[in-house]
Amino acid sequence: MIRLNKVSKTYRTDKVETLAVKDIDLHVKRGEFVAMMGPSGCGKSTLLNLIGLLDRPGAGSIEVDGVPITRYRDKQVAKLRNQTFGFIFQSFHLIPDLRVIDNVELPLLYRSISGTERRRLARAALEKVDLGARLDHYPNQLSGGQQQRVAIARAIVGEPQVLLADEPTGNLDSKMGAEVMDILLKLNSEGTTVVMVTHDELEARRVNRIVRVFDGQLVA
Ligand SMILES: Nc1ncnc2c1ncn2[C@@H]1O[C@H](COP(=O)(O)OP(=O)(O)OP(=O)(O)O)[C@@H](O)[C@H]1O
Repeated sequence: MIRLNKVSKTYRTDKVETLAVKDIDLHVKRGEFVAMMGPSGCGKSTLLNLIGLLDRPGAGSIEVDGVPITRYRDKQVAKLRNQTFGFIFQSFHLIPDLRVIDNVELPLLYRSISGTERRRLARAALEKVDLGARLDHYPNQLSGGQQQRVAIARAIVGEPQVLLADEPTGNLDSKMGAEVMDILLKLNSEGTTVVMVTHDELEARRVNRIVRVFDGQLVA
């Protein structure tokens, strides 16, 4: 599904050059649930951003369904990203001034879908994460776990093939974190491929593959 071939990524600032990801080969297969683990600063988020086409590699190539995206223009990459991936972040990234339902509709605004259909899809996504009764709330009227579930609804509303989650339970207590994990596992069992960064060994044990990153490289 997603293949990284000898991918490297260097960040350059005025004074420092950081080789964040070094020469990585990684194949994420359709239907897998991959947990990515490793110490702080080892390159996990960089790797997730590369997999999700949010960033381009400095060297190496990335293939989506066998098609190398190296020669794609930024606009083509953006379209492929929007169609293929849903993103979930540690700090939810909801828009505070928008109601729950409007937050979830956001990714659909870039597609040619009528307002009525957008609302129907957003409602269905919120029902999937058990928040069908909170459509008109604002994010700050919800618990952290509920806010992350809204973020999951927003990530799945466009029916992406792959969900990418960067420490999705990092800001939640263990009970809310387990609820979020339950939802991700359920979506995976229904066919969505999931790649998740986590620091939690217990969470990682619930998924079918653990990828360990150290100093920008994968370790066995
Ligand atoms: N935009 C950036 N500009 C410069 N350096 C960066 C940038 N983003 C990340 N880095 C550096 O690249 C390396 C890898 O960072 P990355 O965020 O991928 O690590 P991580 O494993 O996700 O860390 P954490 O678990 O703390 O989130 C680090 O040394 C970091 O300082």
